Amino acid sequence: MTAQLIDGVALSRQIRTELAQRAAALSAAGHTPGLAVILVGDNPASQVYVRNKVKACHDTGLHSVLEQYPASMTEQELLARVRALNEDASIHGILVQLPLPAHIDAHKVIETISPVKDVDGFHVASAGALMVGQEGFKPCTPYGCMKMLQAIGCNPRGKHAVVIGRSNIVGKPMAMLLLQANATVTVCHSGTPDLAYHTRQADIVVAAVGKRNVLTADMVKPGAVVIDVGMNRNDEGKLCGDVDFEGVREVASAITPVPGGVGPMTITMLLVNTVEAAERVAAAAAA
Ligand SMILES: Nc1nc2c(c(=O)[nH]1)N[C@@H](CN(C=O)c1ccc(C(=O)N[C@@H](CCC(=O)O)C(=O)O)cc1)CN2
Repeated sequence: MTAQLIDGVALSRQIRTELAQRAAALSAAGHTPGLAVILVGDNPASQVYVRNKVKACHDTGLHSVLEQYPASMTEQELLARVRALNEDASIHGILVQLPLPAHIDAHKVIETISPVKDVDGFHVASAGALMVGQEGFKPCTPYGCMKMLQAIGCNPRGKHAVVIGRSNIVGKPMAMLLLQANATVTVCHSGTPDLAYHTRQADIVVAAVGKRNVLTADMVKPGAVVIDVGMNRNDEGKLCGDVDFEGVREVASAITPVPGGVGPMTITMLLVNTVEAAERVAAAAAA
């Protein structure tokens, strides 16, 4: 069996086309969705990601501002910028690109973003809302993974899902979203003694570790759906995920590629959250 490819670029295109109509309707009503993107420092990968986010906004009819600061920016200066953007009515979503330079406390910065503008879904209020099933913004990467499952008709209800990785921005919220969708969820991590024991029982595997070949063909149940969140470089410097793609695609029923899988969906779900934030403001103004 060769797995179906879950194409994040094609799915993104489809979602962004629908989103452009919602953005146009908001603009016509005087509420053009606005995203502020803050980048501190000169991490080359982060520079690519923020540029892609701004371009995606432009292509979808969202207003965006990119604020770039040197790595020497102080925490106080960054907090002041976030507070100013919290008060800016033209901005519905605020995103601080991670990672931040080591002298800045990322938690403090994220907690300073107003929860109503937290389109990354990283604020504790967003995390708490997700935990108890209340309205809030879902973190973009796990949200994109759920959309990919939906796109191939994979309903997690009654399935066993294994999430590899327990980060606050992917692993934990991914587990929560799968749980909400009525999957039986196992979260594995660096302290899990026998990872393969768990993954071999899984109908859905989400790999979010940041390490190549964490999941190989012998660790996958035939017919499982495999979502690869990893973003690594192989020995030739080529982008690859956490999954041994060539091996696992022969066992799985569906698999996401890297590049072209979860990455583009992360940016798409950021746009979805930003439009959603603007719709909430427009609805409140109309009430
Ligand atoms: N504030 C945030 N910081 C970070 C996030 C985030 O969601 N919010 N996630 C990651 C980086 N990231 C988004 O910011 C991101 C990573 C990768 C991609 C992507 O489209 N990747 C492409 C390949 C790109 C390349 O060629 O290098 C792909 O997979 O096809 C999008 C977004 C950490 N920081």
